[in-house]
Amino acid sequence: MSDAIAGKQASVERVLRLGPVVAVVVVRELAHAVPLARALVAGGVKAVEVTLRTPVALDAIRAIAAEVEGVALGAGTLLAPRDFDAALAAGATFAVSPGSSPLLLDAADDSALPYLPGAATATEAMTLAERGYRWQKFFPAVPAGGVEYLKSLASPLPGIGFCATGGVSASATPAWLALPNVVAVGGSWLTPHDLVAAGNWPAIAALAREAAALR
Ligand SMILES: O=C[C@H](O)COP(=O)(O)O
Ligand SMILES: CC(=O)C(=O)O
Repeated sequence: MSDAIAGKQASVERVLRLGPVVAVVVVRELAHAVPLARALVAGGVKAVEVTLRTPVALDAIRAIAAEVEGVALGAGTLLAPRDFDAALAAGATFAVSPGSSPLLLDAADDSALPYLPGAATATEAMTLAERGYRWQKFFPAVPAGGVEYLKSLASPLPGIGFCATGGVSASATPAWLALPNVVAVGGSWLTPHDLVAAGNWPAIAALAREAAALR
């Protein structure tokens, strides 16, 4: 593994150890970005991944990076090599994607952004490990096989730690966190669309508080 990847992976590990849950966020209106991130941080969730799934996502990252203290701000849903430069320029401090591809991994090698790539099978996880990725996102966690599936990878692939994401809920989080190869989970349940649309930041802070206390 190159020293550069090892250093970036150490940064990924630090992000995943900030708390039990990474908030995965879809920002549809730019005006929601800052109060949403502030509500998550106020509730104790310090790792926030803004997915590049909406036209305002990069501006949302820019606004949060400029205005919100105490947040580890990631860009999610990176699908193309150019997304690394765009996410870094906007102020993201880590990058996430649902899977990976040779082109994305080459772009990650060339980028300063720490990268959390997705894997859903033993082969994908092993292929990423060959390129230096000890920290990976298990996605989509529940449809891909759930807790039992990931548990069965722990013994044969002891060097890989996962952030389980995709279909994970607050009530299921303790079972994921109990696995030896899970360091955190990710989820969008902290930011339901109706609460965001209504600007109900206290309710989102309460969901974040509940998530931050999960063990
Ligand atoms: O990171 C990806 C997902 O969109 C989060 O999954 P979820 O909405 O099932 O929590
Ligand atoms: C699903 C996922 O990993 C992402 O949107 O980044």
